[in-house]
Amino acid sequence: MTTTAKIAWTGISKRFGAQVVLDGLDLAVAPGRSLALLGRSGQGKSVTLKLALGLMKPDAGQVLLDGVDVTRQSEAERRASFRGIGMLFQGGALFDSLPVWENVAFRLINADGVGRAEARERAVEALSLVKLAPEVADRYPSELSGGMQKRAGLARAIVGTPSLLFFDEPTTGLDPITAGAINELIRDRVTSLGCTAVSITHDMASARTIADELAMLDNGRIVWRGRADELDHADHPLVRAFVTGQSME
Ligand SMILES: Nc1ncnc2c1ncn2[C@@H]1O[C@H](COP(=O)(O)OP(=O)(O)OP(=O)(O)O)[C@@H](O)[C@H]1O
Repeated sequence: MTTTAKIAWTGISKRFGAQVVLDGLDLAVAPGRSLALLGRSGQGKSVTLKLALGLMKPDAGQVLLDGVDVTRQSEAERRASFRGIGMLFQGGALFDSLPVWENVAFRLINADGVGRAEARERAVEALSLVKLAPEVADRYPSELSGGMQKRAGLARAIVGTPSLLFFDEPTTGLDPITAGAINELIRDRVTSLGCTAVSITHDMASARTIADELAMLDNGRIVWRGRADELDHADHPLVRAFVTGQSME
């Protein structure tokens, strides 16, 4: 018996004008697995996540969430499908006009109908998971350092106990200690809560910690996929370049 993938991109093509970004992308992640999506800058990693979130439409292909094609859903169906997804955007993407706790609790209040008092409590709890003190809850994003904003964005991603998590560069800009804590937290969500995770990262140490599997996106397709323990023996030149940090030339 084959298990339905939690999330699968099948035959996805996406271009912007004359620029072909994704060219028949096939990628599937089984429930409860954590995959790191690697690739050189500008290869379409963020676009791949945006397609899965319905923020962009593919030119061809399907994005299957629990086996259901989300690219052809109505707005209302799409909103229901995406209830269980948590996302950390590059740079945090917080609303400047809202205090941190309301940023974290945004979906609880606006989509899930949770009362403000309970939403605040859950936001503070999520903040503590990402090592932000309760006092931070009432500050505004502009009063936080870049690393703190990132952690607040992460708290927002995990607050609704999602079953699928997307992380776009979760540790970029963080000091190694905080990055380590964030990696452990992501790992913990997958291991103890059974979440499925797809993370974009350039940080190979992070990829090894958070991911069961890694996939390399290049020229619009997955050119290598393997387990973290297979990385050091991979013979794909691009994977080798990522592992050694040396250029391919
Ligand atoms: N809305 C858009 N309109 C036009 N071009 C876009 C749009 N979104 C992305 N692109 C282009 O698609 C390509 C892939 O972008 P994407 O952000 O997915 O790359 P990436 O692999 O995530 O890169 P990085 O690692 O630098 O974040 C880039 O050339 C980018 O300019």
